[in-house]
Amino acid sequence: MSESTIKPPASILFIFGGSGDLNQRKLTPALYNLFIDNWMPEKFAVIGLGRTAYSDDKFRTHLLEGIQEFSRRKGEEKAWGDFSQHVQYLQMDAGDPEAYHTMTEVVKQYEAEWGVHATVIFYLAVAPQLVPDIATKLGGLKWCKDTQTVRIVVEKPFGHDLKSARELNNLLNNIFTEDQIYRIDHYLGKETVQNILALRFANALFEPIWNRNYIDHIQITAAETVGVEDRGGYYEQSGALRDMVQNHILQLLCMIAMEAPVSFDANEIRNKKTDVLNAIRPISREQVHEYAVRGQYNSGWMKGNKVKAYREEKNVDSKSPVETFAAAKFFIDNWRWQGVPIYVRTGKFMHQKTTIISIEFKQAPHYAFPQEAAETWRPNRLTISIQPEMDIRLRFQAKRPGQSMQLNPVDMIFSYKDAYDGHEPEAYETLLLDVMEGNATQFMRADQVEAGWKVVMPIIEAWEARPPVDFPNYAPDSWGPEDAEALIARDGHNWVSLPVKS
Ligand SMILES: NC(=O)C1=CN([C@@H]2O[C@H](COP(=O)(O)OP(=O)(O)OC[C@H]3O[C@@H](n4cnc5c(N)ncnc54)[C@H](OP(=O)(O)O)[C@@H]3O)[C@@H](O)[C@H]2O)C=CC1
Ligand SMILES: O=C1O[C@H](COP(=O)(O)O)[C@@H](O)[C@H](O)[C@H]1O
Repeated sequence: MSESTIKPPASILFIFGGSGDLNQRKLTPALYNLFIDNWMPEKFAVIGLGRTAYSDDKFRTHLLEGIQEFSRRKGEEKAWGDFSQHVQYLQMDAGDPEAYHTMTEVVKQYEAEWGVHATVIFYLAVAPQLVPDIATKLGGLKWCKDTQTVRIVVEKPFGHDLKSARELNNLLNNIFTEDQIYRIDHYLGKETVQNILALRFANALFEPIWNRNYIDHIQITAAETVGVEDRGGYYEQSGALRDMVQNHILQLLCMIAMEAPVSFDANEIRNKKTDVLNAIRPISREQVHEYAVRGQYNSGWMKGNKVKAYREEKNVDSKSPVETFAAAKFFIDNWRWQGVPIYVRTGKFMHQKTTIISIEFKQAPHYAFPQEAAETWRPNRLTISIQPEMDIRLRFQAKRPGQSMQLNPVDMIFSYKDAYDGHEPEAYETLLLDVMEGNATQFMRADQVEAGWKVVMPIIEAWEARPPVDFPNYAPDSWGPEDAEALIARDGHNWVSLPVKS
């Protein structure tokens, strides 16, 4: 086991949806890896909740199967044996008010055994429609008012639109204080995403040029090579804009565009991010076709495998208007970013799995080199690869070795793989540790969520008012519909994907 320094206080984690996919795939593997890395509290208990009839042993076996399949470290006998001693299962229907009193008893028992007052975390890994009822019932427990030690974690999707997000925020804020509520956006837990703050604000180099005077445009791509898999039922209510843009992509945009924080206080960081969202220029419904493009995948071939069209997927309507691809152009109306276009795109069944942010700089003001030297001239570009490659590369012009002045673009690369040992924690590890430590910096505040919805609502409303006539409009293993190329080509640019072609 590697050594951590300061561990979180004694914690009891109740996982609603303990028998579900998210817990098996992400949450338990994250807690297990934190345990191996010695980050878990000295005293902790994980209690999975669900209606399924599991004994503690059967539940642990179910979780171990998840570890073997999904965890970055597999279940070694000793480590898993030690960890699983802390895990138990409580069969309960979340709709049954009596069941909540059992949780009170469980907390009392652990606190008596440990001799300390524990932090209690309720992780709501359940379908969104269960969240209001569970939160309300938790609110009925007197001890949940302890704002210092009781926390609630809410998974995405956070609302279906601005109105429902507001309603959910109001409901939660009537029961818990904002400090007790942890709204998860797992992108914020990714190492490479957190490193954006380090890159920008721990270095003096970038800040002077990080503005409209030097930056020509910005691109954010979050492309996936999977389709909707077995999540058709969820995705039919969502689509790419709600699933990826409203949350993950806008959060990446905030990290790139925010002003320098004065401190790493959670509210300071979140204030700065919310300022960005509030400054994004509203797109009028009439203009949506100029600023946004939607797509839906057809049947075809994906890396040699035959795949179905979205409309043929399980639980998907055969005439579904839901987009599996979305691209948009945004502007931020403030002094730093006025006039700098920000292009974003995301899609399922794309040619390449890649999440990258590319910042393209303006041309040098005067070009003194001979004409023939300029043939392969490219603007400076900083590319931040979030995943699966994890690197940051800066493109600049270099003189090609030889007797003539020939320039060509080269990349200066910082690679996580080369610089570190390649054992980065998963996003959920970082975020669960933050919750236990009471650090909400990388979680979404109510106003951030609502500001994100405000940005995408005009696009959603325009698209819902005018069902697509050309769906399906892109082939699997492509980069989405042609209109997405046109969106950026109209401004004289191309989408960037990795490996970056210099
Ligand atoms: N799976 C993933 O990778 C991701 C999931 N999410 C979000 O996490 C949430 C959960 O998703 P996921 O795990 O995939 O969903 P699942 O359908 O796999 O799990 C749902 C869970 O809810 C429990 N549940 C349902 N009704 C009740 C009830 N009345 N009382 C008690 N428990 C109940 C089920 O337990 P039982 O049937 O035993 O009662 C089950 O454990 C969703 O909001 C999803 O959007 C977010 C990101 C990724
Ligand atoms: O939240 C979601 O994210 C995943 C993509 O996450 P990543 O960490 O693999 O980039 C996406 O597949 C899913 O549709 C969405 O709900």
